Amino acid sequence: MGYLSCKAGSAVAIAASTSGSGKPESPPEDRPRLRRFLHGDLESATGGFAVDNLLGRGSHGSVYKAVVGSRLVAVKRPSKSREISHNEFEILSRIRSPRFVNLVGFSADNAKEPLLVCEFMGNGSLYDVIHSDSASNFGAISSWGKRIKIALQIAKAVHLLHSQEPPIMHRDIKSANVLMDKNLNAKLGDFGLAIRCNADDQKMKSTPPAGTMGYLDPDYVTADRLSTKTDVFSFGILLLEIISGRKAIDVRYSPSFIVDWAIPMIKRGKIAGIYDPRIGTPLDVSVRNHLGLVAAKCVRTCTEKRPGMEEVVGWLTGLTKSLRSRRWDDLGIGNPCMMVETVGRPVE
Ligand SMILES: Nc1ncnc2c1ncn2[C@@H]1O[C@H](COP(=O)(O)OP(=O)(O)OP(=O)(O)O)[C@@H](O)[C@H]1O
Repeated sequence: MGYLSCKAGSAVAIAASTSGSGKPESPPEDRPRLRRFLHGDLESATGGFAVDNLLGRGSHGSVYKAVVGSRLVAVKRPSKSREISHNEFEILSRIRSPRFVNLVGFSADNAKEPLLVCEFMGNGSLYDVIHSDSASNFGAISSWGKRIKIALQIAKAVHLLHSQEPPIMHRDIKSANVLMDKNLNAKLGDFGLAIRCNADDQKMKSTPPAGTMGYLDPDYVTADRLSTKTDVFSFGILLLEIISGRKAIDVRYSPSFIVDWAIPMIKRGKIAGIYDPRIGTPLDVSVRNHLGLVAAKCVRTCTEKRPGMEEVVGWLTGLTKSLRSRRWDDLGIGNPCMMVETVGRPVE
């Protein structure tokens, strides 16, 4: 992952910077006002990085719970001394959204390792919610309305990244990188692999492919194949996971890869087979027939045929409305393919 030493003072400058054109990259009200912390204050707030306050470990380091002022936050401490996720800082210091695990601040004391301070997400990752045996958070995904709401929240987060100029590719969309807040709203986190660039940028050409097995677009084999459609594929895998309740790769199933398992069922007109048996097939016929198709479109082999995230947001919004009104007319899907491409017909 791209980590960089964070020099004292650089953060404030980055937070106030503009794009090459001199235009602000996001409206002033969306720009984070980052707080600069003293390392010692964060160390105290985490009880000296106490195990009791450990929220989890990732490949970059450890994450601790802390209270600063009266606010609960998560403090990210890199495992390699004095290195910080440059990408995460670069992206989150310029843009904030209710759909992201936003940056609250940072510490960059010269003598200590830099720390990132993020919003605290009280209900763990979506991966845990879907796959943990404990019933504690299952309520978050106990109905199709809740599952579509979560899928829509993530789709909006990805769409927001893709609609920046230049676009931001997250490159690591997966259920473990979606965190749930205290109200069980889903927020996209871990921007450690994210890249902000256009297709012909040198930055893209010099960044080797990366991501997580099971979610990684098979078309993204060389640096120049990266596009927003790379994220669309990973989102499609995540959507299949939300729909089915099974993992992206799971040897208890045959086939073990979720795409090879779900897509043939959809093509054979057996779409009901992909829905999570823990809550049963959606009763609403439009949801039953189309939710799986949205995922199938996202994981198409042909990159160009995959939808953009704006379309995906539109379709999931339509399905939410359909659930509310229980009428197909309210879907408003607006894509003729969706109307023609019914269950049992090829999705490629
Ligand atoms: N803002 C947060 N609030 C609450 N818990 C968090 C927060 N950020 C991370 N965590 C917890 O810490 C764990 C590690 O997070 P981190 O982002 O470092 O790594 P990861 O995404 O799990 O792994 P990797 O970086 O290797 O992809 C997460 O799985 C989650 O349980």
